[in-house]
Order: sequence, then C-alpha cells, then structure tokens
Amino acid sequence: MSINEEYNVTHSHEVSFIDENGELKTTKVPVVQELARQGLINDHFPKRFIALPPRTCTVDDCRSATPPVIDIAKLKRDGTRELELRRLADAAKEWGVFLIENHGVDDMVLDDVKDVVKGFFGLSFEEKKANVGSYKSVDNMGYGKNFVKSEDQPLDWIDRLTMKAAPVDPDEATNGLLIWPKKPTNFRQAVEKYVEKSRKILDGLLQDLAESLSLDKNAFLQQFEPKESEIKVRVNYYPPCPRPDLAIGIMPHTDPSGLTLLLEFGTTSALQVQKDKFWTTLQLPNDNSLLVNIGDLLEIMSNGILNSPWHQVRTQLEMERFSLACFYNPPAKSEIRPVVVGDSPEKIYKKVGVEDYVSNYYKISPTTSKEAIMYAKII
Ligand SMILES: O=C(O)CCC(=O)C(=O)O
Ligand SMILES: [Fe+2]
Repeated sequence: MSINEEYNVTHSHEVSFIDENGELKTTKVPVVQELARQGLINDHFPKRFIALPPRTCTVDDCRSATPPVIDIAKLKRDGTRELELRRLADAAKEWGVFLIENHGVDDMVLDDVKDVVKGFFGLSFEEKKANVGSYKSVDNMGYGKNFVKSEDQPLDWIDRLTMKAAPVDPDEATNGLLIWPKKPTNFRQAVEKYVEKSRKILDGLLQDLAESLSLDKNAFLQQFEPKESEIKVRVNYYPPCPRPDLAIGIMPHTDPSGLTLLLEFGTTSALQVQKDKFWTTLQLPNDNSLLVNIGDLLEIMSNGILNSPWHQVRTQLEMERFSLACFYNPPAKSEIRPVVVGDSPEKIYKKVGVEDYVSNYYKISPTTSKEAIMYAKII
C-alpha cells in the first residue's frame, strides 16, 4: 500500500531530483506538518518516515553535553582575547560546533525572526503555497524538503523553507529567486536584518579562527568576497512526532558551507553531533545564544585542521521545534584554497570550485558517512 492510500495525504511537496541514471525526475512527498496535524496513531506510523538504521539515537542511548561556549566580548578585550582564542581553536578542531554568547544581536531582532518564522508555519498549507514563490530546482531551494533522491527512500520528519539572502540578484524574478514569503508581511525584512548581523559575526569569527591557528587574520576571510559571497537561509520546522524512535528530523550530514550560524527555538535537545564516535545530544540553553558550526568548505580551507561535524536532528514527541540556519559561503564562482596550518607542510585538500563542490555534494547526498568532502581530498 502506498503512503497516499495508507494515510490521507492531501498535501504534498513536489520535489525534483536527478536519479542514478542522470535523469531529472519529479516526485511528491507528504507535507509532514499536515501529517502531524492528523494525529497519527502510534502503531501505524507511515513507513516512508522510518529512518534507516531503524532506531535513531534516542535520549537513553547516546551522550549529551553542552558544546563549548565562546564569549565574543572576551574575544574583543585585550586582556581576555588570547585565552578565548585558544578556546575557540580547540572548539573548532575538536567539536566543529560551539555556542557564542555576547554576540551583540539584539533580542528584538531575534524575536522578530522567531515571530515571522512561526507566523509562516502557522499559515494553512494553501496560504503557504500561495505566499511563497516557486523555485523548481534540484538544489534544495524553496518550500519543501531536502535530500530527496528517489521514490522510496526514508524521508526526514521536517518541512523547510530555503532562501537566498545574498548576493542580491538584480534579476530575481527571471532567475526564479522570488521565494521569500509575502506573509507574514515583514518576513523578508526581519530575516534580512538578522542576516546582516550574522554576516558581521561570521566575518569576525573567520578572522578570529585564522588568528587562533596562528595564520594571517585574513587567511579565510579574503576568500569570502563581500559583494559576491553567498548566504542561504534555511528555516527548518520539525513538527511533534509520535515515534521519535523510528523517525529522524534531519538525517546525518555535514553542511556544504563555510560557516553555519544556527538559531533554534521551540524546544532544545534535538541536534546531535558525532563526537569521539558517539552521537552527542547538544544541550543548548533556552536563551538567545547562537550556535556556530564549521562547514565542509572551511574544513577544506583549513587543510583539515578545522572539523566540519557530522550531525543529525532527532524528532521529539509532542514538541515542535524550529531552527534557522544561515549558510555562509565564498562566491559560487570562486575557487577556495587550503591554507596549510602549522609546521607540517603536507596538503590533504586541494583547490576546488565552490559551485562544483556544492553541486557534487547535492548530487551524492544523502550519504551514510562524510563522503562529499572526499571530492576535495588529495588522494
Ligand atoms: O535544526 C538544527 O538544529 C540543525 C539544522 C541543520 O543541520 C541544517 O539545516 O543543516
Ligand atoms: Fe546541518
């Protein structure tokens, strides 16, 4: 029985993908928010949402920890900078993910973002579709779902909305980029304000990370050219899930970005990173701290010294969760170069085109291990 018969799937996302024979295919996948609304019965969980391996890590069988916390105010003060830089380097090498506090983004800016995101997902499906432009592509833009590559693969328990915030394309309409929702009316304005602040934070961190590795402070930042560097915003919505032991919010992956800045709200304790071979649930404070994670492109630029973490999101019973990720990338048409860190001159990564890297990432994802980065490895 197909899921459409098994459940009353009245609402679907249309997803395009290139199949294993290189052919462009389009398929329909259920809108999770609408499935969750139907109040699925526990022992009748839709098969398409059963993750493989079947048991995702639940609270009982994995570790849990607070990631390192980096204080941006300490990075700015002479007396405290040196120690905080050392803590930053350790966090980026060992965890690949860290919280930042005193980042300077006003609560009001963050609250506005949370409000418009909740406002968008609070609309009916019909209103969402009517208010968000369509963007038919295979690179995960628009309102829909990530990593769909076949008709029968396990699906993530998530709905998401991805937009390009920079560079601003003067010809958005013809390039199909008019995907910003028109409702809530201040959606774009609120998110763009946050993105502007995010860029400043991430530029500062790129300099701090370089200095923390005893490199020239612009060693990474100079590869992010301000006018052409790219910021994609992905809003993730994870509805409550009746079977958190079977379904997964986002399957394991690394981010194909330089840096990712993540704001989560709704509930916490859902994001997990693989650390020392264990899935570790990140205990994040329920405040306005932001989470930074190293993406594949920065791992390549740092010649493998910084670690782009393998991460996933688990689902939660009766609790919804939102996150907003800003993916910060060097210009799509540029090439990134690894900078050798430390005494050992051995290069493990090579120069790669950003667009080539990202399109290969989407071509081969999802994968069961950190495979995409092999594209940039010197073998
Ligand atoms: O929701 C989260 O905590 C993480 C989201 C994520 O990994 C992503 O959007 O790439
Ligand atoms: Fe991610």
